Amino acid sequence: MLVIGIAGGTGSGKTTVVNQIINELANEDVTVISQDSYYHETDNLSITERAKINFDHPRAIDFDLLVKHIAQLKKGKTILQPVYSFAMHNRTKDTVKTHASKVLIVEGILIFSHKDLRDMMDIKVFVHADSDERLIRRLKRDITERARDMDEVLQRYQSTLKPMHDQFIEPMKEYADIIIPNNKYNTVAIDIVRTIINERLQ
Ligand SMILES: Nc1ncnc2c1ncn2[C@@H]1O[C@H](COP(=O)(O)OP(=O)(O)O)[C@@H](O)[C@H]1O
Ligand SMILES: Nc1ccn([C@@H]2O[C@H](COP(=O)(O)O)[C@@H](O)[C@H]2O)c(=O)n1
Repeated sequence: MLVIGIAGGTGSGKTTVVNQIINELANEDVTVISQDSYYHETDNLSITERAKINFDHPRAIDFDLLVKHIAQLKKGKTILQPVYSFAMHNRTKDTVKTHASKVLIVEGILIFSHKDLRDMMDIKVFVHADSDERLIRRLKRDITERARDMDEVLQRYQSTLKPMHDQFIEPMKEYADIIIPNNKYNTVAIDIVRTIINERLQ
């Protein structure tokens, strides 16, 4: 199994890049895991308390479960990937049966900050977009898709998101094999990553 990590700040375009990469791969050849599915369970907290969590700090992520699931997939086993609700700030009761395949793509803002996880990756890709561009995308996306309003996004951006990005995400570029500039759609970079994957699969 070829394990590809795709990191980058919120709104940099990680999910979009993943979709562009997998578009031309056969469905049965690729498995995708999102770090967002592995936010810790917060059943014991009220919705108001959950909304105060710093979701951009590594401690918000259940890395033990994420590492365990990737290890199981690497052994050819099937896992039950949690399903996360951004509206509830919590995992749902659902899971998605996720099978092993030739290529495993793991995407998320903090995946390069965890050494054991980093060491499981064969190729590390960092998607870069400038912070103003990312904030604009985040505002639009969170209001339309994640049940947020402008005040919530801007407040979170100033209080936790930006400082955590500068501390835990931007420095992780150091570990990247490839950095994709993604202020604009970058078809050339996607073609290069696809070529590398196809070469490794032969
Ligand atoms: N290169 C790009 N140019 C313009 N908009 C983009 C680009 N890449 C992604 N987007 C848009 O920005 C938003 C965030 O992208 P997404 O892929 O969800 O980012 P991430 O997964 O890194 O948070 C989405 O609405 C997406 O359509
Ligand atoms: N309940 C939550 C959990 C996470 N977030 C934000 O999601 C961002 C990471 O996801 P991307 O798809 O944008 O990479 C991260 O910046 C968290 O602030 C949230 O808003 N609510």
